[in-house]
Amino acid sequence: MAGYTPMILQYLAIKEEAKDAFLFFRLGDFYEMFFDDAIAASRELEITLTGREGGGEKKIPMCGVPYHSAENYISRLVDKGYKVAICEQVEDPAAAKGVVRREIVRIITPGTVMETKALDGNSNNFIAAIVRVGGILGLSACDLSTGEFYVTSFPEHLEALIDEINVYQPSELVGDDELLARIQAAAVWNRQLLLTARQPMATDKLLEQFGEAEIAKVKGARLQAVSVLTGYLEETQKRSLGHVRAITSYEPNQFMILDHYTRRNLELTETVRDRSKKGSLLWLLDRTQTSMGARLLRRWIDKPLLSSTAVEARLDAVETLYLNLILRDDIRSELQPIYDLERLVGRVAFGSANGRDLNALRSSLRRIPQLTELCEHSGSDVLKALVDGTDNCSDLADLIETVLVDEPPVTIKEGGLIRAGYDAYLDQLREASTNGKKWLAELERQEREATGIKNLKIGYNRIFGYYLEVSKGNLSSLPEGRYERKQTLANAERFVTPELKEKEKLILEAEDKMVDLEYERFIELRDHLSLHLHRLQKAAAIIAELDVYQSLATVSAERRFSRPKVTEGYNLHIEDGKHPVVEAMMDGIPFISNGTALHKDEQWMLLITGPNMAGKSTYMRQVALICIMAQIGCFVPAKSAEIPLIDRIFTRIGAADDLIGGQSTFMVEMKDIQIMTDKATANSLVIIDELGRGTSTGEGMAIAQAVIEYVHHHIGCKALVSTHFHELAHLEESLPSLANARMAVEESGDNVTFLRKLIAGAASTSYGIYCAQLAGLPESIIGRAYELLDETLDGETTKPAPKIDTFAYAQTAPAAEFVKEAVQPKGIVQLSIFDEPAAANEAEPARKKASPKAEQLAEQLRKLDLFNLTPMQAMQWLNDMKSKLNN
Ligand SMILES: Nc1ncnc2c1ncn2[C@@H]1O[C@H](COP(=O)(O)OP(=O)(O)OP(=O)(O)O)[C@@H](O)[C@H]1O
Repeated sequence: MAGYTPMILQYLAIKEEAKDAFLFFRLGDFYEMFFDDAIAASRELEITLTGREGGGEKKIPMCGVPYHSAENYISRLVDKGYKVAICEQVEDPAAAKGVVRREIVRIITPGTVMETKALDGNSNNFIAAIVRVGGILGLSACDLSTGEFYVTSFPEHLEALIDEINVYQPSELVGDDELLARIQAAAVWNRQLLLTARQPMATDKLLEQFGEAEIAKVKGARLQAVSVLTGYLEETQKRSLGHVRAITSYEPNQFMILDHYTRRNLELTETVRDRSKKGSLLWLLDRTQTSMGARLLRRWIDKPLLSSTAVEARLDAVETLYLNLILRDDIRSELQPIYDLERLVGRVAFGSANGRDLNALRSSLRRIPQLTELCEHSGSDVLKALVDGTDNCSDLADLIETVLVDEPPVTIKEGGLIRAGYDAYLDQLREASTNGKKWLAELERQEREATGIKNLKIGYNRIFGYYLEVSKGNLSSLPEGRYERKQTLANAERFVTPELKEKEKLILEAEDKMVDLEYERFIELRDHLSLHLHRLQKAAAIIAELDVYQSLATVSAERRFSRPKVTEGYNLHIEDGKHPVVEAMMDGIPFISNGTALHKDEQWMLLITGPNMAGKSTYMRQVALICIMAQIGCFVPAKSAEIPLIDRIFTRIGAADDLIGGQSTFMVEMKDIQIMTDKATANSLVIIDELGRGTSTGEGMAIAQAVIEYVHHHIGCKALVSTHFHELAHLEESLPSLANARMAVEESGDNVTFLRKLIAGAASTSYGIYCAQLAGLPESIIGRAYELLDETLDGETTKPAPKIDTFAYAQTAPAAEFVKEAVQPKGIVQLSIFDEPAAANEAEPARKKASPKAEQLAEQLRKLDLFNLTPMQAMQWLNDMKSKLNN
């Protein structure tokens, strides 16, 4: 350290306070970074690395960004998962003795971003904290931009913790370091998650933030979780957080539990394939008009309710709006111009709201009376109760209107904000400044007249203030005496007079005072608003809820969904159900509806067999989605639906990206099944697609049977299981509550048509080779595969390869409807027919009982994932099979 300049020593001392952050060190108009920070930042931000003499032996690495464009650089670093500490000069450099005093004023981290540009309006940005107290885990989560603060706790269980963290999808996690390490090892996060170990903060500070009443509501692990998070917020934000005053404490079992895989598999808020919103349930249901509504809808989808009264209340509100198009449209158009009140409130609290923000707040508040009236006369008790006693904050809107001009500038430090008539002194100053300018114009006229110099003019510059300018050629016309020369230019001279100096003093003082006074008045207004944050937050919450109701009603009405009957019972009954998202994505191609009946006294487990591509996964997902939709209070895609409250949905579908944790697909499947056996109750819904694949046929089938029996005997929950092991169909005989079902297929001549209808009974083939053919595998492979399959089956059945035409037309029953269907892999287009299940041709290729060896090979063929094989791998596989057969 020896030899460094005082400023570098100051830098090093401050850097000690923010070791894990980039330190943006304010030097004049720049934020500079030094040493390792500079090297890393120049790489991350692609800015030039330079060096600076700092008193040491070598030059110190340095790079910097202009302060006026710093926001952009900061948000790029934060986006990449870094923290940025902002260090400002905290005294006037002119008044400073020695090095100007500097302090970190805020640390911006991924979970504490407040800048509007860096935030997605339609989703929350949560930071969460986790702690362990005894055997209890506490979890708290805060969205600093909106002020929401949640906390919960549950017995120690890593999976439960991961599930709960996942509800918030935080961008940052703080807390117990050992717990954080376990979370990191679990590596199941969809997005970057910054981890920081921190301990709880002092209780007195916690009381200062929330007040005694709020803190009294939370105890034990919850209190600790609140404390860790608040401590971290204080450490990074270094200011009072007036909008974070209320803690929402809840029990995890107040909501349906959805684990990480289930959320992903069901594509609730993003698709598995490319993690886009389009194609998810949220995408379908989101017709919200405000950002608050959009975020609330996402939270509802993330947390379906477990109380039939609460669900019914939501459904009542949705029904009213569903049935009343005019009311719905009126509400939609009142909501449409409302700004993001929650985040505006956050900016007011944070002291970062400018004049435009306050006007946005005002114009949004002005909508409340009309919205309230619409709800009051809606005929819905729920909507009436929602707005009952609503505080429309008109005093605050009025005040903003009185104080601020209609179009204030972005900056709050250069005047132009305050409306005329609000402050008498400000008006006087304004007049002085305007009059002064008038006086100058008059003086210019008089001087021109007196001197006869026509181009004499009055100008202004920062160094000399106001002056009279006379061109060189006219200097001789200027009388001696009154004019004091101030500046000589190439072809003109500038002068001042005593009167001009006197007036200048008045004008400049007035302008300075005006700017200061405007700033003062603006801050007063903002401070006044920050005393009423809770009122504004309440109004925002009402608007958000109303927006979600209208969104659900709009989609439900447009897509002709129907109101589900949500019960506390066991039976699930769906008549003509559809997968809402697949249907919406099919762009006009009819979606074939299927019913579901899972009854306590009859069957509550379905074992679904049927060919690849027949629609098994779609069907099973649709049942889960209908339950979720019902429990968030939305109408459902079915003719009618009776939905019992489901406490938890387990899904085991697909394996595309399960490998991130470095585990095999089969291992992941088994772990999921283990959790299911551990956690499922009779009120859960279990969905397993292709149970038991991924290991040898014999073992896979044995495990599948054992799992099915376990669910049947020990859990007793509703379950939909699909399998390629047709041999398991016999379970129907030994398990009274299990029924076989299959996706109907029509074979006609050389063509196979997927009818997409679920019918009773078990399928006997998977049509794997047929699908391979649809995918465009070479004819030689397809022909050979059929040959082998037939040989495997002892050659007793011959199944000629169905011919695939680019356009294949299935035979139609008289009343059948033609439907065009795109077969994805190669874009081959096929026409299918759909009709009543009873009319479906259920005849399937008769196969004789095969020898065990043949059976084994046939199974391996069925399991073969043709879509992921190259032609060479397929040849190799066929070759291996052939040699096995010949041995
Ligand atoms: N009820 C339906 N009506 C119309 N089209 C449907 C229906 N169900 C599924 N489909 C279409 O069929 C495609 C395949 O469906 P799905 O993935 O559910 O089949 P699968 O039987 O699970 O196949 P695999 O066993 O190969 O996974 C879907 O992407 C969808 O386009």
